[in-house]
Amino acid sequence: MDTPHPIVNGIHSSKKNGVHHFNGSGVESNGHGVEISKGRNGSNNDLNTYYMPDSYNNGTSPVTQSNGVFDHSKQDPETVIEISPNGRYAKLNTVLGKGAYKVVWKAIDRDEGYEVAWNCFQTTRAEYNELNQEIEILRQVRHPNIINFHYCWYKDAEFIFVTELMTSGTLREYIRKLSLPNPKIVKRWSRQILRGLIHLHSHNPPIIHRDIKCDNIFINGAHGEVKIGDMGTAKMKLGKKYTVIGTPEFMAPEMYEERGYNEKVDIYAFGMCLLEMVTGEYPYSECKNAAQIYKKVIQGIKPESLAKVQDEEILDLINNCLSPENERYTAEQIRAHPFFTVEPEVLLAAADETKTHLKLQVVFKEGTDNLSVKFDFKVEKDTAEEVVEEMIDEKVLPRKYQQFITHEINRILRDLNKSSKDDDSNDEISRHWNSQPGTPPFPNGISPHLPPHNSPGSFAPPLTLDRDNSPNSTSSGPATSESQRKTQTQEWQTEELDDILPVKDYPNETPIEDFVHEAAVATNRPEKAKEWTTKLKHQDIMTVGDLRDLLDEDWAGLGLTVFASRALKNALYGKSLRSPGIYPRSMGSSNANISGGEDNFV
Ligand SMILES: Nc1ncnc2c1ncn2[C@@H]1O[C@H](COP(=O)(O)OP(=O)(O)OP(=O)(O)O)[C@@H](O)[C@H]1O
Repeated sequence: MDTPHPIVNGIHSSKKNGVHHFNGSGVESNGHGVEISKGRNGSNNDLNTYYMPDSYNNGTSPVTQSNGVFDHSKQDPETVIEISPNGRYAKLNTVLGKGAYKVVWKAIDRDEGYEVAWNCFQTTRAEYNELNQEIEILRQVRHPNIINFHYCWYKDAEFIFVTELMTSGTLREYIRKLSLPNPKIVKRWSRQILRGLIHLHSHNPPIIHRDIKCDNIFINGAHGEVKIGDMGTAKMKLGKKYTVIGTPEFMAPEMYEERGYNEKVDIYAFGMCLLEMVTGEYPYSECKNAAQIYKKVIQGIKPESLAKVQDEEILDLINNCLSPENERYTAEQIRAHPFFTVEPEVLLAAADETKTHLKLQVVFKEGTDNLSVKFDFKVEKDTAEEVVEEMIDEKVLPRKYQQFITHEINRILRDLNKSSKDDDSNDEISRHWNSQPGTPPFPNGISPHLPPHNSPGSFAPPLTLDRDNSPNSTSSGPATSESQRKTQTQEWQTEELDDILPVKDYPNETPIEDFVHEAAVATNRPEKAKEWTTKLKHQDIMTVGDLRDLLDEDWAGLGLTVFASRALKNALYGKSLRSPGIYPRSMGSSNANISGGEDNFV
């Protein structure tokens, strides 16, 4: 991995002591002042080499000093070595990390009792004073995806500020650890980064971070929280002329030019982060120095690692982020990109004793008002592919989730099968499962009663099955004969009445078109009313009474889809036939009669 190239144009006071200076023509030159290499480059992580100002040892500190150098290795890492001017924060003898510009120590918030980060940034008082306005803004930024800024002061050539502490390092370190994060993790991280950016950019005027990169995005591992850090470089968009500052690999072309730029530079940098997340490579690692990167960026030559991105959606997204400023999406538009859609959760809501008659539930978490669709699944007869296809045809499920939901159902089936096989005492269940057409062999799985976890496999293509039961064959799914299909439909019709919800009590003489219309509306399918009515009338069913006269087996011959039959039965029989147990929160509709929440199901 090539070394990242920090670039600083001396205009930005707070980073004057940086390693590299950039003169605007792509030529790199050494800066003056202290050089503390980034720990990530395998350099200065030796605690003994950091020289602390004498003033740190102000008599209250237990640190011993020898020739002006603190020998931290001899100190307990939990020793308090300095107290903040307000007395609230206690700096401990533990360096969390060193960057090109600052050293970050662990500290304790003595009021609240939690750990915080104590950041030391070498700068002059004049430069610190210039930062006042910016600091005031940072203080006001409060967002769960942005590292909190608590308190700051200036002392002995250092700007010191206390921030929220992040426990698990940077995104960059995580990417290396995971080798290649799976798409689900990339999405989860990216959503959080975008939320932070949306917040910054929504200020008036927008706050521009200007140094978004995976090193400046921090993680709390326990909860997978992701927060944007190093906010010291963010600056209000105040005019047309801005400081050139950032990291060349992540700097939009307009940042190199002296024409001014806006918050879209963060979007460009986010695109580079996304590229790093999905390829595991630092962008422009093919370049040897900042000048080479500069030339490529100015000529519009994108990083070579972009060619490794397979997923079309991600590629589209990254390309947009790297496009000219006026074509680049806003953070909010990116958040709305299909790549960031939150997949629904597919759950096993209930199963009968033999685990062959299941209630499955698809819970949408975004964009559909927490809609939940519950449906029955008969292991002996149904297949995930067919059931999902059917619900998509009926517009109960959106097509974009077809692969995902099918895959998740198959995963639940595999897990159930495994648990059945593990249960030696239950031969009956095993027999059911082993004779189930199209049931794949079972890898080790999770408990069938647990909701699906976020595994890399969640993005695998759906398991398709052929007649020979071999998984992943090229067939698009199990071939179901017409008679099988009818049988299945009939089963649904005769046995799924416990899900039924009433619309109202219909007198027998109610014209069938009126009744069907209400049922279709109640299931959010008003456009289907005519089609369903025509089918019923073809069978001489003109009133609700005629419909009530039908026997279960008659329903199968009406030519209605499973969904239509269920919708009509729900409207017709709901109240009297519903049994206690688990009920759907909705049946794929946002209509109050059907999906109005738990109250409707009691
Ligand atoms: N809030 C924090 N919580 C925990 N560790 C932190 C925190 N902030 C920084 N660190 C650690 O300190 C290191 C140095 O911080 P940082 O990279 O922000 O310094 P910097 O000098 O501003 O670097 P640059 O601007 O070049 O990214 C980080 O790599 C990280 O390991």
